[in-house]
Amino acid sequence: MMGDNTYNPYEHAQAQFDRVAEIIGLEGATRELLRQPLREYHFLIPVKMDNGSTQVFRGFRVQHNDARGPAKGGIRFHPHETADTVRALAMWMTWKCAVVDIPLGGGKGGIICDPRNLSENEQERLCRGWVRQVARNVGPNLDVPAPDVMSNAKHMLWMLDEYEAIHGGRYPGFITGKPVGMGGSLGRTEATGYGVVYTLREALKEKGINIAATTASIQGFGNVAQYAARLYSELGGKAIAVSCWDHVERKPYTFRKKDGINVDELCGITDMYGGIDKSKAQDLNYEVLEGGAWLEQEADIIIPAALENQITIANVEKISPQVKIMVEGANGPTSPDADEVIKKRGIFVIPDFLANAGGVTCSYFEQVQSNSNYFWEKDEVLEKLDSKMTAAFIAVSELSRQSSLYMRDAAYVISINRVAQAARMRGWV
Ligand SMILES: NC(=O)C1=CN([C@@H]2O[C@H](COP(=O)(O)OP(=O)(O)OC[C@H]3O[C@@H](n4cnc5c(N)ncnc54)[C@H](OP(=O)(O)O)[C@@H]3O)[C@@H](O)[C@H]2O)C=CC1
Ligand SMILES: O=C(O)CCC(=O)C(=O)O
Repeated sequence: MMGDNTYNPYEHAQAQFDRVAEIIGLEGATRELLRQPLREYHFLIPVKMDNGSTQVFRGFRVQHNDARGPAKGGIRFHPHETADTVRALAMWMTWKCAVVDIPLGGGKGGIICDPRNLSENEQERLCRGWVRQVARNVGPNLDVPAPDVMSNAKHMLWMLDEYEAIHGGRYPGFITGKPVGMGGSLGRTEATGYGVVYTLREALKEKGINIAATTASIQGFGNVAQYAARLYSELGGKAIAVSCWDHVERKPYTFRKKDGINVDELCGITDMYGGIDKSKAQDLNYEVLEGGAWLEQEADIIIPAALENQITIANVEKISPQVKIMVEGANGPTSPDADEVIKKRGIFVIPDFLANAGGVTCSYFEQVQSNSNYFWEKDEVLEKLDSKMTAAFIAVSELSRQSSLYMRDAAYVISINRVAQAARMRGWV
């Protein structure tokens, strides 16, 4: 997707896997099984448009691995979605569910579309069309979708309704990220961004750094970035910059306030997809900077929370010498060659599938609540989320220290071993 034209996220995900498969000496068949998806569905979705015409969209669902439980992962709506993006995201979901030790596998879906250009009715027909194409291949015990980039709770409920119409019954465990009151869990909206900050808080604790003495620069201002910025600020940190994509000018902008952004104020001038109004931001005394300025800020922490392949060999050197920690809120934001540079510079990395696992962890809680038809208070959800994320961070960090492994590799070692073990116990390999 974003970044240079030669970037292939699936090759990125496989290169990361291959590196660690080599380190742990993963045997032949297991390695072959885990480095690619078990199943893929590619299909067309014809949608009646409001003007009476029919538009044909392309949709995907990829189930990378379900040895540890039903496949789990979001559905992304994006004009640049590709089969290889979905394959990579599905693979990262497998490692994500394994690192936080929830009984789920990895899957991901997508539709090549730009919901900004679709009416509400067209979006509903598109969501229902996606479900009609895969209704027999997904389900509470097979593969459980959720929201991702540009998809939301309303989309999930339309999808659930279509699934239930096809199967004739109520199956609230089919999908997560539903609206609260309609089977959704309190805390799911906040979960990914909060999870990012729970892991950051633990990293700072280990390093003896007071969060209130730190500054952070964040890429993106969508679901993940907004809640990461919010909790980080509540804990006393100073977020000095966020960024978003300008869809008219087709380029990113950074919004900076050196004495600290105000999340509520910025949310008030942001559209539902995370796009910030530039002139209103200027009226609120934000500096509006060109391009990828978020990456060049003199901050202690950087949090890429937009899309994959955002930190590449072309811009990695622009990271300020002040940066000590990078927490990857997005999936796959750092290209493998840029990652090598970051590793050499000694920046402490909390890798994507660990840092952003809060979303799927809360989705798992939602499934549990939906299946038992008993819903927890928000404090209870967040407390359980914090404890899962903290435990996963500590396990990865301990392994990293004990075995002198880069944090990303340590997280992979834990996840691959867990999934490989499940495949062996099932007698698959
Ligand atoms: N939502 C979730 O629960 C989870 C999401 N993730 C991952 O986190 C990342 C963000 O997801 P989410 O917050 O849900 O998505 P959203 O669609 O809510 O937000 C994405 C944000 O990124 C911005 N953006 C896109 N491209 C660029 C760019 N080149 N430079 C700067 N900003 C950019 C968008 O701006 P604009 O709106 O103007 O386009 C928007 O602010 C993705 O990688 C996703 O897969 C991971 C785990 C769970
Ligand atoms: O909540 C979920 O099930 C999945 C979220 C997701 O797509 C992700 O973590 O990338």
